[in-house]
Amino acid sequence: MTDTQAPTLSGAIAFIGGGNMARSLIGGLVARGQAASTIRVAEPVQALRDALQRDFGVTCAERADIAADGAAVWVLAVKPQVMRQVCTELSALAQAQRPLVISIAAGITAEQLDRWLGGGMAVVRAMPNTPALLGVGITGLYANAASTSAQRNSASALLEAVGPTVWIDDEARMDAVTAVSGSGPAYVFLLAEAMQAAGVAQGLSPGAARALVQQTLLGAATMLVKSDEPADVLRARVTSPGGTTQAAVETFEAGGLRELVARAIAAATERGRQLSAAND
Ligand SMILES: NC(=O)C1=CN([C@@H]2O[C@H](COP(=O)(O)OP(=O)(O)OC[C@H]3O[C@@H](n4cnc5c(N)ncnc54)[C@H](O)[C@@H]3O)[C@@H](O)[C@H]2O)C=CC1
Ligand SMILES: O=C(O)[C@@H]1CCC=N1
Repeated sequence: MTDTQAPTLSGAIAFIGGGNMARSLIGGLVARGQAASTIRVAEPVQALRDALQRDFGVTCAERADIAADGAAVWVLAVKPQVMRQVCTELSALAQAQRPLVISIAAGITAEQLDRWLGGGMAVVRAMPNTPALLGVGITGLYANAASTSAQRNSASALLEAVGPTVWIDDEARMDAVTAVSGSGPAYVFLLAEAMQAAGVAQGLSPGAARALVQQTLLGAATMLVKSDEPADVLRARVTSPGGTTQAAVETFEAGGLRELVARAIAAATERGRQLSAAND
């Protein structure tokens, strides 16, 4: 895994929306050397503003235009359902100041963001994930044609503070990125829940089941990252012929695990497309 590093951004960064994902990004940025004094957040919920201010020392405002005014980079971190309204309210400021606009919203396209902001904007779509908080996120990036290479580098620098980035050439594939890595941590947490419950059902204490599952997922993920071998080879090394792993893997295969995962990721990809159409 590549080490994350302090971003090399000049000018202020304004987060519009201070919810779960903004918090993960801000926490990751501050932990990796981005000065808190360069980060502003617009968030209507007072309790969230107070927590961001207390935990990271960033400056918070209730209104989007106050946080955005004068910032070189705007990170739009609101739900897709309110993105149009938020952009429309910021469009006069966007036209006057021409910031780099980075949206982390699922589904919403660069064309929609540009149109709602009044046109001619440099827009980068970013799809991070919540492990960003610990510097072990991954982000898919797509830049529209109006973005300069310096702006693309700024977007990379910002997101690389919280993990590696992958540039995506075809914007249509951003919904697949969202389905695989944006939502992906939730699939692993679901697996953890199921493994813990199954361990308890087999007689383990909840504490022992939790410890065993946590370290097993960490160990397996570390092997996936550090080893040159693909996942199927690593799996084969655990699977003694006629042994316990084979009994479990055959049960997964007979139950259609691969097909179920494919259907789940297809559903998430399709939901991204729907979020774009439904909120235009
Ligand atoms: N949670 C995740 O794992 C990921 C989320 N995303 C995207 O990030 C975006 C935010 O998602 P979450 O953080 O999960 O949602 P969230 O609901 O935790 O955060 C959104 C925040 O926006 C605030 N907000 C609403 N209207 C606003 C306005 N007019 N101005 C400023 N702030 C406003 C809300 O009060 C809320 O705190 C979504 O578009 C989502 O698709 C992307 C990658 C991963
Ligand atoms: O569930 C969602 O819509 C957002 C996007 C990726 C992760 N959370």
